Amino acid sequence: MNKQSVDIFILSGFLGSGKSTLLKELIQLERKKGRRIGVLMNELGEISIDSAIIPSDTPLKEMLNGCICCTIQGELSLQLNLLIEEHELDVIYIESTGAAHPIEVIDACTHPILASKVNVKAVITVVNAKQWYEKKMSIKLKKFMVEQVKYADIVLINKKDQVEESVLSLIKESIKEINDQAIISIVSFAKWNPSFLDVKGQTQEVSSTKFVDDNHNSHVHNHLHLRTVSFPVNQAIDRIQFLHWLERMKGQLFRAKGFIYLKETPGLFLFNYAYGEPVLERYALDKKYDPVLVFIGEDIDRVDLEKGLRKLQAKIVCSNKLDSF
Ligand SMILES: Nc1nc2c(ncn2[C@@H]2O[C@H](COP(=O)(O)OP(=O)(O)OP(=O)(O)O)[C@@H](O)[C@H]2O)c(=O)[nH]1
Repeated sequence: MNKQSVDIFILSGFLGSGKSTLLKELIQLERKKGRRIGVLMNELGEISIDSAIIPSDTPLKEMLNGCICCTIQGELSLQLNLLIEEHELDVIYIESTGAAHPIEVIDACTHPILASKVNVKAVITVVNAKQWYEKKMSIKLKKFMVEQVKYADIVLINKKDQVEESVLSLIKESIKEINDQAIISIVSFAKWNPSFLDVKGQTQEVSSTKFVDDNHNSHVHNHLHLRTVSFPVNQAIDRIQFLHWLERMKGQLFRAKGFIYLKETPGLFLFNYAYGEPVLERYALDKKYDPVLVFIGEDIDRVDLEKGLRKLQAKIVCSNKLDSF
C-alpha cells in the first residue's frame, strides 16, 4: 500500500539567524498536535552541534561536512528517502546550513525518487533582524541573504529583542520589497504561532514558477564559499578571556559554536556565537558530547585560531584539566 505523502518544510536563513531555535519550537508544536516528525540536518563542518537540541526519540538524519549547494545535494535526496522509508512520518523539517540556497534544497526534495512521496509545503526563512538592518557585511553576503528571502514562503524576522522597536517596521518594509508574496512575522527566539501551516488551502505551496524565473543556474556559482574549522578543546577555559578573544575576532567570524568546559563553573556548556553575540548555556540534555569548537567564516585562518585557542588553554592551571570535573 502506498504511504501518504509527507509534508516537507525547509528552514532557511543565514548562519546563526535562529533556524535551530525555530526547529525546536516547531517540534514542540507539532508534537502537541500529535504529528510524527522527522528532521534532516545539514551542517558545515565535521561535527554536528545543532542536533543536540533534537529530542532523542525524533527520527533524525544528519549530513555533515558539506553544503547542500555544492557537494551533497544528491545525498540530501537519498537521506530524505531513507527517512521516509524507515519511519511513518507526517512531516519532515529540513534545516539547511546557513550557506545553502533554498532553491538547491527544493531541487533535492523534488528528486524523481521522491516525487510521489513528498509534498514541499513551504520555505521558511529566518532573518537576524540586527544583521539585516545594519547590513555590515560584504556585498556577496548581502546578495545571498536577499536570495534566501526572495525564495521564502514565510519570513520570520527573528531576534527582535536586539533592535529598537522603530526599526522593525523598516526591516519588514525592506523584506516586502524583495518578496511581497511571503507571510512575514516579527519574533523573538522564533516564538511563533504557525497554526495556519496545517490548514488546508492556506499554506502557500512552493510554486513551480520559482524554478523557472530568474536564472536558476547561476545560484550554484553565487553561493558562498565558507571555511569551517573545528578543534577539540581539551582543557577548561576562562570565560572572560574567551569572550575577550572572541571580541578581537569580530568581523572575521560569521558563526561559531561548540561544547566547552569553563574554568569557573563545572559542567559542559553549549556555546553559540552569531553576528558578534556570544552565548554560553549550561548543557544538560540527554546526549553526551566531547568538548569542541567550530568556527565558520569567509577568510578564517586555522593557524591563528589554533594559536589563540592554545593560548587560552595554556592560561589554565593543571588542576583545571577536564578530567577534574
Ligand atoms: N537574543 C536573541 N538570541 C536568539 C534569538 N533566537 C535565537 N537566538 C540565539 O542565537 C544563537 C543562534 O541560534 P541558532 O538557532 O542556533 O541559529 P541557526 O540559524 O540554527 O545557526 P546555524 O545552524 O549555525 O546557521 C543561539 O545562541 C540562540 O539562542 C532571539 O530572538 N534573540
